[in-house]
Amino acid sequence: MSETPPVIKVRDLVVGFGTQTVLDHLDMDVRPSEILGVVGASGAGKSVLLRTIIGLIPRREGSIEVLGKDLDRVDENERRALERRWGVLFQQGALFSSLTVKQNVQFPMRENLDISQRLMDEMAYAKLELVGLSPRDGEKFPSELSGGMTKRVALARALALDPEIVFLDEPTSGLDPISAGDFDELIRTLQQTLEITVFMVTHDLESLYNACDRIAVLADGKVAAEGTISVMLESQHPWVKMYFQGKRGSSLADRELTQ
Ligand SMILES: Nc1ncnc2c1ncn2[C@@H]1O[C@H](COP(=O)(O)OP(=O)(O)OP(=O)(O)O)[C@@H](O)[C@H]1O
Repeated sequence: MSETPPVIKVRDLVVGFGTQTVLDHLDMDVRPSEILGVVGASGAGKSVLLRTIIGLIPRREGSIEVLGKDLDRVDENERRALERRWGVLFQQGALFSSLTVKQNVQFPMRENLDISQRLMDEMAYAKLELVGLSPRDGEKFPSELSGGMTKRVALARALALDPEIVFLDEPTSGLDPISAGDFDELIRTLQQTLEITVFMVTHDLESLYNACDRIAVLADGKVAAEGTISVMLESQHPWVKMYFQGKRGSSLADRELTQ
Protein backbone atom coordinates (compact mmCIF):
# COMPACT_ATOMS: atom_id res chain seq x y z
CA MET A 1 0.00 0.00 0.00
CA SER A 2 1.49 3.34 -0.98
CA GLU A 3 1.06 6.03 1.69
CA THR A 4 1.10 9.76 1.00
CA PRO A 5 4.43 11.12 2.15
CA PRO A 6 4.38 13.03 5.45
CA VAL A 7 4.24 16.81 5.40
CA ILE A 8 6.80 16.89 8.20
CA LYS A 9 9.30 14.08 8.67
CA VAL A 10 11.62 14.21 11.68
CA ARG A 11 14.29 11.54 12.08
CA ASP A 12 16.75 10.85 14.87
CA LEU A 13 16.46 14.39 16.17
CA VAL A 14 18.73 15.39 19.04
CA VAL A 15 18.39 18.86 20.59
CA GLY A 16 19.89 20.09 23.81
CA PHE A 17 21.15 23.07 25.76
CA GLY A 18 24.52 22.79 27.51
CA THR A 19 24.57 19.46 29.30
CA GLN A 20 20.80 18.98 29.02
CA THR A 21 19.45 16.79 26.23
CA VAL A 22 15.83 17.73 25.56
CA LEU A 23 15.04 15.71 22.43
CA ASP A 24 16.87 12.42 22.27
CA HIS A 25 16.77 10.65 18.88
CA LEU A 26 13.16 11.59 18.24
CA ASP A 27 11.24 10.41 15.16
CA MET A 28 7.94 11.93 14.08
CA ASP A 29 5.72 12.12 11.01
CA VAL A 30 2.98 14.67 10.47
CA ARG A 31 0.51 13.58 7.81
CA PRO A 32 -1.10 15.76 5.15
CA SER A 33 -4.15 17.76 6.33
CA GLU A 34 -4.21 16.28 9.81
CA ILE A 35 -4.41 18.12 13.10
CA LEU A 36 -1.68 16.60 15.23
CA GLY A 37 -1.80 17.40 18.93
CA VAL A 38 1.59 17.29 20.66
CA VAL A 39 1.37 16.70 24.41
CA GLY A 40 3.70 15.81 27.25
CA ALA A 41 4.68 16.87 30.74
CA SER A 42 5.82 20.41 31.36
CA GLY A 43 9.40 20.68 30.12
CA ALA A 44 9.10 17.56 27.92
CA GLY A 45 10.30 19.58 24.93
CA LYS A 46 7.09 20.32 22.99
CA SER A 47 7.90 23.95 22.27
CA VAL A 48 11.53 23.04 21.61
CA LEU A 49 10.39 20.53 18.99
CA LEU A 50 8.13 23.11 17.32
CA ARG A 51 10.86 25.73 17.35
CA THR A 52 13.44 23.30 16.02
CA ILE A 53 11.21 22.30 13.10
CA ILE A 54 10.76 25.94 12.09
CA GLY A 55 14.48 26.56 12.44
CA LEU A 56 14.64 28.73 15.56
CA ILE A 57 16.68 26.22 17.57
CA PRO A 58 19.71 24.37 16.16
CA ARG A 59 19.87 20.59 16.03
CA ARG A 60 22.74 18.49 17.34
CA GLU A 61 21.81 15.50 15.21
CA GLY A 62 19.07 14.28 12.93
CA SER A 63 17.14 15.46 9.92
CA ILE A 64 13.95 17.38 9.31
CA GLU A 65 11.99 17.40 6.07
CA VAL A 66 9.16 19.83 5.59
CA LEU A 67 6.92 19.65 2.50
CA GLY A 68 9.41 17.28 0.90
CA LYS A 69 12.44 19.55 1.47
CA ASP A 70 15.32 18.45 3.65
CA LEU A 71 16.14 21.53 5.73
CA ASP A 72 19.86 20.74 5.49
CA ARG A 73 19.77 20.75 1.71
CA VAL A 74 17.95 24.00 0.94
CA ASP A 75 19.74 27.22 0.08
CA GLU A 76 18.77 30.60 1.51
CA ASN A 77 16.19 31.34 -1.21
CA GLU A 78 14.56 27.93 -0.95
CA ARG A 79 14.50 28.30 2.80
CA ARG A 80 12.67 31.63 2.57
CA ALA A 81 10.24 30.16 0.04
CA LEU A 82 9.59 27.28 2.40
CA GLU A 83 9.03 29.59 5.37
CA ARG A 84 6.28 31.31 3.39
CA ARG A 85 4.46 27.98 3.20
CA TRP A 86 3.97 27.77 6.97
CA GLY A 87 2.44 30.06 9.57
CA VAL A 88 3.12 30.13 13.30
CA LEU A 89 1.04 31.12 16.30
CA PHE A 90 3.36 31.56 19.27
CA GLN A 91 2.28 30.89 22.84
CA GLN A 92 1.65 34.48 23.89
CA GLY A 93 0.17 35.57 20.57
CA ALA A 94 3.22 37.81 20.11
CA LEU A 95 1.42 40.68 18.38
CA PHE A 96 3.24 43.95 17.82
CA SER A 97 1.70 46.27 20.39
CA SER A 98 2.32 49.47 18.39
CA LEU A 99 0.57 48.14 15.28
CA THR A 100 -3.18 47.83 14.76
CA VAL A 101 -4.77 44.42 14.29
CA LYS A 102 -4.90 45.00 10.53
CA GLN A 103 -1.23 46.01 10.41
CA ASN A 104 -0.28 42.96 12.45
CA VAL A 105 -2.08 40.68 9.98
CA GLN A 106 -0.42 42.53 7.10
CA PHE A 107 3.05 42.23 8.56
CA PRO A 108 3.99 38.96 6.76
CA MET A 109 2.43 40.31 3.53
CA ARG A 110 4.54 43.46 3.72
CA GLU A 111 7.67 41.37 4.33
CA ASN A 112 7.05 38.86 1.58
CA LEU A 113 4.72 40.22 -1.10
CA ASP A 114 5.05 43.17 -3.42
CA ILE A 115 1.41 44.24 -3.58
CA SER A 116 -0.59 47.46 -3.22
CA GLN A 117 -1.90 48.71 0.12
CA ARG A 118 -5.43 48.31 -1.21
CA LEU A 119 -4.94 44.65 -2.01
CA MET A 120 -3.25 44.13 1.35
CA ASP A 121 -6.27 45.70 3.06
CA GLU A 122 -8.62 43.38 1.22
CA MET A 123 -6.49 40.38 2.12
CA ALA A 124 -6.28 41.40 5.78
CA TYR A 125 -10.07 41.82 6.01
CA ALA A 126 -10.54 38.39 4.40
CA LYS A 127 -8.22 36.79 6.97
CA LEU A 128 -9.97 38.57 9.83
CA GLU A 129 -13.32 37.34 8.55
CA LEU A 130 -11.92 33.82 8.35
CA VAL A 131 -11.18 33.89 12.08
CA GLY A 132 -14.49 35.53 12.98
CA LEU A 133 -13.38 39.16 13.36
CA SER A 134 -14.80 42.26 11.68
CA PRO A 135 -13.05 45.01 9.65
CA ARG A 136 -13.76 47.28 12.62
CA ASP A 137 -11.66 44.99 14.86
CA GLY A 138 -8.86 45.60 12.36
CA GLU A 139 -8.48 49.19 13.62
CA LYS A 140 -8.00 48.14 17.26
CA PHE A 141 -4.66 47.85 19.01
CA PRO A 142 -3.60 44.60 20.76
CA SER A 143 -4.13 46.20 24.20
CA GLU A 144 -7.82 46.62 23.34
CA LEU A 145 -8.41 42.92 22.63
CA SER A 146 -9.71 40.09 24.80
CA GLY A 147 -7.58 36.94 25.17
CA GLY A 148 -9.72 35.07 22.65
CA MET A 149 -9.54 37.93 20.14
CA THR A 150 -5.75 38.11 20.54
CA LYS A 151 -5.47 34.42 19.65
CA ARG A 152 -7.74 34.94 16.64
CA VAL A 153 -5.64 37.86 15.39
CA ALA A 154 -2.47 35.80 15.87
CA LEU A 155 -4.13 33.02 13.88
CA ALA A 156 -5.17 35.47 11.13
CA ARG A 157 -1.56 36.61 10.94
CA ALA A 158 -0.35 32.99 10.78
CA LEU A 159 -2.75 32.51 7.86
CA ALA A 160 -1.68 35.73 6.10
CA LEU A 161 0.29 34.02 3.32
CA ASP A 162 -2.15 31.11 2.82
CA PRO A 163 0.16 28.56 4.44
CA GLU A 164 0.00 24.80 3.92
CA ILE A 165 1.05 24.13 7.52
CA VAL A 166 0.16 26.01 10.69
CA PHE A 167 2.15 25.59 13.89
CA LEU A 168 0.20 26.45 17.03
CA ASP A 169 1.90 26.67 20.42
CA GLU A 170 -0.71 26.34 23.17
CA PRO A 171 -3.42 28.16 21.21
CA THR A 172 -6.05 27.85 23.93
CA SER A 173 -3.89 28.58 26.98
CA GLY A 174 -5.26 31.45 29.01
CA LEU A 175 -8.73 31.18 27.48
CA ASP A 176 -11.87 30.32 29.41
CA PRO A 177 -13.38 26.93 28.45
CA ILE A 178 -16.03 28.46 26.18
CA SER A 179 -13.56 30.64 24.27
CA ALA A 180 -11.17 27.69 24.10
CA GLY A 181 -13.97 25.51 22.71
CA ASP A 182 -14.78 28.17 20.10
CA PHE A 183 -11.12 28.32 19.14
CA ASP A 184 -10.94 24.52 18.76
CA GLU A 185 -13.96 24.66 16.49
CA LEU A 186 -12.38 27.44 14.47
CA ILE A 187 -9.19 25.44 13.97
CA ARG A 188 -11.18 22.38 12.94
CA THR A 189 -13.26 24.42 10.45
CA LEU A 190 -10.19 26.08 8.97
CA GLN A 191 -8.41 22.77 8.62
CA GLN A 192 -11.44 21.30 6.86
CA THR A 193 -12.04 24.22 4.52
CA LEU A 194 -8.43 25.11 3.74
CA GLU A 195 -7.04 21.56 4.06
CA ILE A 196 -4.07 22.82 6.01
CA THR A 197 -1.91 20.59 8.19
CA VAL A 198 -1.88 21.65 11.83
CA PHE A 199 0.91 20.96 14.35
CA MET A 200 -0.55 21.93 17.70
CA VAL A 201 1.27 21.90 21.04
CA THR A 202 -1.33 21.80 23.77
CA HIS A 203 -2.09 21.01 27.39
CA ASP A 204 -5.77 21.16 26.76
CA LEU A 205 -7.52 17.77 26.96
CA GLU A 206 -10.67 19.27 25.47
CA SER A 207 -8.67 20.36 22.41
CA LEU A 208 -7.24 16.88 22.06
CA TYR A 209 -10.73 15.41 22.07
CA ASN A 210 -12.43 18.06 19.97
CA ALA A 211 -9.84 19.27 17.48
CA CYS A 212 -7.11 16.69 16.96
CA ASP A 213 -7.05 13.78 14.53
CA ARG A 214 -3.99 12.25 16.14
CA ILE A 215 -1.89 12.79 19.20
CA ALA A 216 1.85 12.44 19.77
CA VAL A 217 3.04 12.18 23.36
CA LEU A 218 6.56 13.40 24.16
CA ALA A 219 8.38 11.71 27.03
CA ASP A 220 12.06 11.01 27.69
CA GLY A 221 12.99 13.05 24.62
CA LYS A 222 11.03 10.86 22.23
CA VAL A 223 7.53 10.25 20.90
CA ALA A 224 6.47 7.77 23.57
CA ALA A 225 3.01 7.11 22.14
CA GLU A 226 1.03 8.24 19.12
CA GLY A 227 -2.40 7.67 17.65
CA THR A 228 -6.03 8.61 18.03
CA ILE A 229 -7.75 9.30 21.34
CA SER A 230 -8.88 5.66 21.50
CA VAL A 231 -5.27 4.53 21.12
CA MET A 232 -4.34 6.91 23.98
CA LEU A 233 -7.10 5.51 26.16
CA GLU A 234 -5.69 2.04 25.73
CA SER A 235 -2.03 2.95 26.10
CA GLN A 236 -0.10 1.34 28.93
CA HIS A 237 2.58 4.08 28.98
CA PRO A 238 2.53 5.44 32.57
CA TRP A 239 2.34 9.15 31.68
CA VAL A 240 -0.24 8.57 28.94
CA LYS A 241 -2.32 6.47 31.35
CA MET A 242 -2.16 9.12 34.04
CA TYR A 243 -3.01 11.93 31.63
CA PHE A 244 -5.79 10.36 29.58
CA GLN A 245 -7.20 7.95 32.13
CA GLY A 246 -6.75 10.19 35.16
CA LYS A 247 -9.72 12.00 36.70
CA ARG A 248 -10.10 14.75 34.09
CA GLY A 249 -9.30 12.47 31.18
CA SER A 250 -11.81 9.85 32.30
CA SER A 251 -14.67 12.31 32.59
CA LEU A 252 -14.01 13.47 29.02
CA ALA A 253 -13.76 9.88 27.83
CA ASP A 254 -17.10 9.03 29.52
CA ARG A 255 -18.72 12.03 27.87
CA GLU A 256 -17.30 10.97 24.52
CA LEU A 257 -18.73 7.47 24.94
CA THR A 258 -22.21 8.68 25.87
CA GLN A 259 -22.49 11.13 22.94
N1 LIG B 1 16.50 28.62 24.84
C1 LIG B 1 16.67 27.71 25.79
N2 LIG B 1 17.83 27.65 26.50
C2 LIG B 1 18.01 26.70 27.45
N3 LIG B 1 17.10 25.77 27.77
C3 LIG B 1 15.93 25.79 27.12
C4 LIG B 1 15.65 26.75 26.09
N4 LIG B 1 14.42 26.51 25.60
C5 LIG B 1 13.94 25.46 26.30
N5 LIG B 1 14.84 25.02 27.21
C6 LIG B 1 14.67 23.87 28.11
O1 LIG B 1 14.21 22.77 27.35
C7 LIG B 1 13.26 22.01 28.10
C8 LIG B 1 12.00 21.83 27.29
O2 LIG B 1 11.36 23.09 27.18
P1 LIG B 1 10.00 23.29 26.38
O3 LIG B 1 9.66 24.74 26.45
O4 LIG B 1 10.09 22.66 25.05
O5 LIG B 1 9.00 22.44 27.27
P2 LIG B 1 7.46 22.18 27.01
O6 LIG B 1 7.28 20.71 26.86
O7 LIG B 1 6.96 23.03 25.88
O8 LIG B 1 6.89 22.64 28.41
P3 LIG B 1 5.58 23.49 28.84
O9 LIG B 1 4.46 22.53 28.67
O10 LIG B 1 5.84 23.79 30.27
O11 LIG B 1 5.48 24.69 27.95
C9 LIG B 1 13.08 22.73 29.42
O12 LIG B 1 13.87 22.10 30.38
C10 LIG B 1 13.58 24.13 29.13
O13 LIG B 1 14.11 24.71 30.29
